[in-house]
Amino acid sequence: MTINATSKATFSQLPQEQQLLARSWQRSRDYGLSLHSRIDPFCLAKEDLRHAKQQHDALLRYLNNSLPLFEQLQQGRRCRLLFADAKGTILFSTGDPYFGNKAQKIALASGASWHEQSMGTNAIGTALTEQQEVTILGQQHFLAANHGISCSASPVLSPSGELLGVIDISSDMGEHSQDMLLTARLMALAVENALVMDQSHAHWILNLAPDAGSLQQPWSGIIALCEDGQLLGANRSARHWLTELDLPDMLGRLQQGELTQVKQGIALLSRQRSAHPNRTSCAKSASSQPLCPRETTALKLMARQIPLLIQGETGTGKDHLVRRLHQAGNRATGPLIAVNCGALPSELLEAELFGYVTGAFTGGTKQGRPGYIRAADQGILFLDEIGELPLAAQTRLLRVLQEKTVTPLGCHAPQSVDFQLIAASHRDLTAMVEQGTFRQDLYFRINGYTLQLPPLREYEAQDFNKLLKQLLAECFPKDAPFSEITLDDAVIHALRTYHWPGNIRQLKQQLEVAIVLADGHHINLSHLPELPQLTLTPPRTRDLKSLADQLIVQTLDECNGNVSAAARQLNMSRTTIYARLKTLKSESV
Ligand SMILES: Nc1ncnc2c1ncn2[C@@H]1O[C@H](COP(=O)(O)OP(=O)(O)OP(=O)(O)O)[C@@H](O)[C@H]1O
Repeated sequence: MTINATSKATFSQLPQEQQLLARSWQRSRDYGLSLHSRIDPFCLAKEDLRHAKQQHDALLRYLNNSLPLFEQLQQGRRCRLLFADAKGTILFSTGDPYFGNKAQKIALASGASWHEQSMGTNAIGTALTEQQEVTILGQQHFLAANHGISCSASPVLSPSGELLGVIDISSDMGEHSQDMLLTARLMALAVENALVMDQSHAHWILNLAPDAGSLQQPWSGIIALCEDGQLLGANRSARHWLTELDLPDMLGRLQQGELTQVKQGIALLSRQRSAHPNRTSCAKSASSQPLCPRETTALKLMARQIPLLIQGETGTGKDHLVRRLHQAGNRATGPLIAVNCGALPSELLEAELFGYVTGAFTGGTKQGRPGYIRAADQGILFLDEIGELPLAAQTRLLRVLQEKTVTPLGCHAPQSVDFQLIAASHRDLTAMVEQGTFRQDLYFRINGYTLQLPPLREYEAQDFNKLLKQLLAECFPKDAPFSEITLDDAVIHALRTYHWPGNIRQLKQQLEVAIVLADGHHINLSHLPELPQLTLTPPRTRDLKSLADQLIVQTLDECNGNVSAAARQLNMSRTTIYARLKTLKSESV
């Protein structure tokens, strides 16, 4: 032990690990311990131990789930894996049963305390006090009785950032290696990530990463949000970014179904509604719906890697369908990378899609990017609004689909990729082919099979009623029994006869409003304040368009040109707004 070095150098000049040890040894002395104090760990009574374990029920479950990591990385080593709570009490202990002498076996069992107060300097107690990762080797322990072991501990933080305890790997002194701290850290990250995703009221789980390739790695960021955008929890990587993120703006983008870069260096690359069984009724009912014939057909085609093209007006459920196909299909364990081609700025589009290597272009990140296409490897690439792709990008995409390889910008080596392609558009792509704005060969490539989603106004009565029932179940507060809600016949008739320009999205929003106004009971026409206008004979398409355009321009003006804010206010996708602005611009020329 080299703590005496304090006499030769001033305390602040010591390397950080030595400073940490010096502080811990000083605390041990202050607790009245000496080198030859007996190991006499305080042990919790059985009932108290049961209670302490209950308090960490979810954490211990997730730790158990990550045991294969420990087994694979530390296979054959004489060591034990421990979890101790914030008081230093061991709540979980597994590993080599023969490791350690008798006293240590008792001390490393569940219920024993490794707080510095009773055990002096040790990885568990010192990591808890210092709130950082610690490795304590043999004689660095304060008590001589612990000199035969070495330990590494990594703190585990709750989704709100408070210290829950530490994961520790203890071994015989000579057996200890640096990768034990790494294993403890990886397990702590796995448990923390699972705890963030387990937030019971989470409606959105966001993955954040500096690039597509780092998505869903244990060290990428995870954030859990309520339906209204309130932050419920974040893992430690995401916590670094929280100050830089504009959560309300991000939520708006999520609700519009966009997938886009949020900030330079922070990409929001994946989003999903929570799939936790206790979460909002919305998530529960959406995933538990049986497959409809259209979905069964699509899954059959996907099993043969046939590319799908989904056509449908805004709000008809293109994005919703893709998410269901991902969940139910044979690539459910792979990523779903959804790219809104209309929302990517044209100057960045190719770099974002195909990736780039270091120095490929001015403004690119130092380390380059793999791009969305490679991020979709082994999963699904969903190219929404594919009609918005410029011709140059169409040519590159065609090559990717033909050769099943992607060549990042600035690189000559093609890299193979394997993904299921699903493209979608609200535009008439055949007309675009005729006009020469969409490549015919690409159209044939992406259109192995077309799924045409009908507008809501064309739904058969039976299908409309089924959807209505489903949406009501999804919108209804999860703690209120669905059977209580009823609808006037006049309401059903009015809903059925309206022409719904915003399709399912608009219907869903109207129902949400009505449920609130009706206090979750009987909905009549007065709970749908928009209905008197809704039930009017639909205006001619041209008039409707100009009315909508006026509204878009006016709202954009009110939002100082902020398209995301206007889209939220109008409950429209940003793509639709951009598309209308483009048309308006060309009409005014
Ligand atoms: N079959 C369905 N069942 C329940 N909800 C649905 C269904 N289809 C769509 N929705 C809901 O309607 C809203 C709009 O759906 P979605 O975003 O998938 O439409 P879209 O066609 O992709 O729209 P856009 O073209 O504007 O992006 C979402 O809130 C979605 O959850």
